[in-house]
Amino acid sequence: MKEKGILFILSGPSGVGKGTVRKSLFEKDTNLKYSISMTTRKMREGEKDGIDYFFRTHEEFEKMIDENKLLEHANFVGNYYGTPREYVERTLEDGYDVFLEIEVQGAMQVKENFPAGVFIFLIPPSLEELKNRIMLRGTETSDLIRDRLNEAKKEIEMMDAYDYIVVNDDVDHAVTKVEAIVKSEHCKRERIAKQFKKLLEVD
Ligand SMILES: Nc1ncnc2c1ncn2[C@@H]1O[C@H](COP(=O)(O)OP(=O)(O)OP(=O)(O)O)[C@@H](O)[C@H]1O
Ligand SMILES: Nc1nc2c(ncn2[C@@H]2O[C@H](COP(=O)(O)O)[C@@H](O)[C@H]2O)c(=O)[nH]1
Repeated sequence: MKEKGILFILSGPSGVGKGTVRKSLFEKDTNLKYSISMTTRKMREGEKDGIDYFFRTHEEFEKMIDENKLLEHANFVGNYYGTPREYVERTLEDGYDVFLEIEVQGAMQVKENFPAGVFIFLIPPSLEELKNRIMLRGTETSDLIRDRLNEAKKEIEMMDAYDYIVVNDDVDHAVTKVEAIVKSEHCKRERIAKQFKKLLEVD
């Protein structure tokens, strides 16, 4: 029987560096598969449909919700974001690990359906540094930055619901820690699988 892949979920407040850490992690040979999310927010300069996100209209997104085609979805500061279900389920079944980069409401929905997922929360060294990062990124208006920072405080309160908390003080340090989590979870699952096979042999 083929072993299923592991679902990794990376969350954290907007601007903490999830995308930066994930992209750097994917440059290493981790064998992880990234699940591209769907969103109704406007495309930022330099973003591409089908690479950064699947950019959709509100109507298209709501149709996906109605048809149960999303594993989770959330309204984050005025826009929908969601994970297409089919890609994640098929890829895990094929034995590959899948990596989601999503906000907290969505992560909590995933936790209900995939309790065996590995939930990682990325935190900034301080709220001041988080504000600096969002501002320096320069992709949001000051109103949206304020809304995202307000959301950040609520999100950080949820960090105890995660399996691992990683501080993104320095990108390389954070990537090394997330990579170590991925490797360690693999060793854990392999050990459990071996013990399970042994048990079956005895019976
Ligand atoms: N360790 C770090 N030190 C300094 N700057 C960082 C660090 N990590 C990321 N950044 C910068 O912070 C900004 C936000 O990073 P990024 O876009 O990756 O965050 P995010 O958590 O994915 O945001 P969002 O949730 O809004 O998509 C970027 O300009 C990025 O270059
Ligand atoms: N619940 C979900 N949240 C998602 C998904 N894809 C991205 N996100 C998160 O939304 C915010 C805002 O993203 P931005 O690209 O507009 O800055 C951020 O926290 C993302 O991680 C998803 O599929 N589901």
